[in-house]
Amino acid sequence: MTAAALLAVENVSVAFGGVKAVTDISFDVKPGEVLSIIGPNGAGKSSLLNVVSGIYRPSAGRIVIDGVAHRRVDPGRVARLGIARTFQNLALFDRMSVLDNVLTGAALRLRSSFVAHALRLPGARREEAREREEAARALAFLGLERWADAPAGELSYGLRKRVEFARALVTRPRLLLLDEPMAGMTADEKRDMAIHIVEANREFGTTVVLIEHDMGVVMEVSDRVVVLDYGRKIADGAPASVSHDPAVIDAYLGVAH
Ligand SMILES: Nc1ncnc2c1ncn2[C@@H]1O[C@H](COP(=O)(O)OP(=O)(O)OP(=O)(O)O)[C@@H](O)[C@H]1O
Repeated sequence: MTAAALLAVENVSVAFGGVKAVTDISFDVKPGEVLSIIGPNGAGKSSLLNVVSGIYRPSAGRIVIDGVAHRRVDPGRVARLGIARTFQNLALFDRMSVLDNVLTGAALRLRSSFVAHALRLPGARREEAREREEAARALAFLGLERWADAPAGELSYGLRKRVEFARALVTRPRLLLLDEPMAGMTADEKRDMAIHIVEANREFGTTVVLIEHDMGVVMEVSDRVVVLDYGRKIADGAPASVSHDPAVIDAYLGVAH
């Protein structure tokens, strides 16, 4: 990896029994970059993200975060490593309010001990007030203030995806992993989400790794694109060059050139 990389995926393979989901993949993500991972269904995109966030253990290779190599990223420590993620399938608490859902993200950064919180010691109370402020700020950043007290389950699909994004942002991650944040959205909702991703990147300098199927969005928001096909990397470069790459066109259209 280059010295400046925030994240390096080094020769990572992932296998499930006999099925190789990911084979010998390497790429770097530089601080401040928006990098998209694209590829046909089953290409291994989510598996790769699950290795970076510690959900899967790679069968080979390693993940280097800030120059520190991990054979397996400890899933309990990802927040402390400055990594936050959203999931392909919505992972919100439907009956909890939007604000409380976002607070569950803030709780990952708790400094006071669980006991201090349980006893509601002054330090813990101050911290709780600070968290609520930060959660409110994240809601405002994403234009969600007016739904703060609504149960998350009552919101439209597009808004719930945005709440999930707010919950990831409130941890102030240096690296944000977004797994199909726009899946199932209307064109308008997709455009809004794309704007929010770009704004988070610009305003907070958040490095973003994005899995997305919508090529229009990918081409618009990405600094760089990594293309997977059948678990292998077939291209890695600027959006314009990747979109003209014959191997990429073949993978998507299944035709020879
Ligand atoms: N937990 C698992 N157990 C067994 N096989 C898995 C598991 N997760 C993924 N796979 C397999 O690994 C391969 C890659 O799947 P993965 O979900 O990573 O692809 P993807 O590119 O994210 O696909 P999609 O775009 O459809 O989400 C597929 O063949 C899939 O069936």
